[in-house]
Amino acid sequence: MVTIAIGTKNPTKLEAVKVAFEGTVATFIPTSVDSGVANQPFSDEETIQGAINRAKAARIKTESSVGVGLEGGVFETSYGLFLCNWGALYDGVNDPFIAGGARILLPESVAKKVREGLELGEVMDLYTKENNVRHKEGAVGVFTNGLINRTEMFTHVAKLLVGQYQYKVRN
Ligand SMILES: O=P(O)(O)OP(=O)(O)OP(=O)(O)OC[C@H]1O[C@@H](n2cnc3c(O)ncnc32)[C@H](O)[C@@H]1O
Ligand SMILES: [Mg+2]
Repeated sequence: MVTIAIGTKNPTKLEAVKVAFEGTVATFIPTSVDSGVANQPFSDEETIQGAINRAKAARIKTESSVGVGLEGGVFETSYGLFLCNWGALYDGVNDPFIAGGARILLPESVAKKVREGLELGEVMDLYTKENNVRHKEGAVGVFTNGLINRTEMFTHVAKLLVGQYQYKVRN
């Protein structure tokens, strides 16, 4: 039986990975792991590292065939602070497969609080006066008027990972 470990308990990430592996007979094992980077990564590089660390840690911890890690972060530009999203898939044989997702500019009022040290997820709860936006539509969902929610965004990343993995295995 193929087992696929997912290094999170965040429902948006779990759903994304399950959709991406559609057609594969597998057992999915959600597991909380340390990302090995800051709770709020501040660059693409750091966010990628977090995704890879999660994929590797989840795979080892659950003795699974494959580990998947998805990580949200932000990065600074001359236009302002962007959110970014990265994913990694590790099969213990090949180098980790890596894929990036949506990136949008954050409103300056939100960016300011993140720069001051709050996690984007915390700022989003303050901003929307809701609880746990990170487990629902996410910042990306709020600021795209619901057109692209966090699950859909991570589904795209997960499909990019699974597709690269399948291509490698078949070629
Ligand atoms: O339980 P885990 O898997 O850690 O899920 P998380 O929601 O904390 O997500 P990440 O650690 O991958 O994301 C790092 C931070 O960025 C926030 N973040 C990134 N993208 C977001 C989005 O679209 N909506 C809400 N928060 C987001 C997130 O809440 C964290 O504060
Ligand atoms: Mg987190």
